[in-house]
Amino acid sequence: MEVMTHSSTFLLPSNHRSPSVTYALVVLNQPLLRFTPLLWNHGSVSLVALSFYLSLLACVSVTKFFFFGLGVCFVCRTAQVRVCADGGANRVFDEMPLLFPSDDALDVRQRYKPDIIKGDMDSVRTEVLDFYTNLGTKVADESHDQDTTDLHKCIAYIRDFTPNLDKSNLCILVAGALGGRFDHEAGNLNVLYHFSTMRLILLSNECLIYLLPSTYHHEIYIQSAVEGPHCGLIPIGMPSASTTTTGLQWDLNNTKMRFGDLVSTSNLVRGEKVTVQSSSDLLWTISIKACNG
Ligand SMILES: Nc1ncnc2c1ncn2[C@@H]1O[C@H](COP(=O)(O)OP(=O)(O)OP(=O)(O)O)[C@@H](O)[C@H]1O
Ligand SMILES: Cc1ncc(C[n+]2csc(CCO)c2C)c(N)n1
Repeated sequence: MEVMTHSSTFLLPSNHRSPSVTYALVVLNQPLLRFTPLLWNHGSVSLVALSFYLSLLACVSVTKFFFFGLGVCFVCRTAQVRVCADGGANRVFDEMPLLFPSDDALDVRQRYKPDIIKGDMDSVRTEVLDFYTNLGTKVADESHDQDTTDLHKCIAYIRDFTPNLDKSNLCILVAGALGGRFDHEAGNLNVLYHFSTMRLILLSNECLIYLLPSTYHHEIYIQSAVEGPHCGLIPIGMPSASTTTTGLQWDLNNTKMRFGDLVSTSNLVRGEKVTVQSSSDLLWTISIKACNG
């Protein structure tokens, strides 16, 4: 069976991130995560650093370096997308300046401009829509669809309408998916299952969650500077007849899990690598350390 590897390098400073992964960010209508700027800027800083490094190697002039740097930034910006789900745009507008108290609020808002605001538009304020549309943000009003959530609409948009985005190794980070209303949380988890062939990661300030499809063996490389040790493996949707793990304090060995019987919560990662294989899809969750941001 094929191996799928996982690593939360998006929580690390830019120079430690994996260059092979393309990230997209969806901001939901929840208090902004303390590390939202880190997620938002994913890729651009490291590529600028790369351009600097390459420029040094090539001994090019300062002017050439400047244009090369711009070129790399441009490539990187088109390779990424930041989407606000409806009222998520209010959060970026209202709360991003609070994360930069010494900066001018207008300046911060211009720096952190969503590419698109999408949803049924019953939460985003008109002044916020006007502000961002004037800066060039696209708006997609899908108020006719009252059967799928705004998060669902945003993921479908990233999948179907971002031709410039490299989808070969795309990972979609969903900020603010947990810790709020339970119906919303359940809807957000359901999106993981609906788009189960895509890599989606639900994030709160305290933890992250993603799906481990049963069709792969999973290798999870723990970034212990920023995540763990608390973790869980949860069989939502259907029981798992057999799960086997390595690298956990309470490993499973061909173990059955189901709600009403055993589910693996309050487990601990022991080292740098966890492996999981299971007969059913499982949710993997791990705590995020308080030092990020
Ligand atoms: N309290 C919450 N907990 C978790 N996710 C949330 C919460 N509130 C909003 N979200 C997420 O943010 C998205 C956009 O939120 P928004 O409030 O704009 O949606 P909505 O469709 O107007 O919600 P509703 O009408 O059910 O209150 C939702 O689709 C959901 O994924
Ligand atoms: C069985 C069923 N339950 C709830 C809704 C309501 N609903 C689900 S997603 C959504 C959009 C939220 O932005 C709304 C209103 C429905 N349509 N069908």
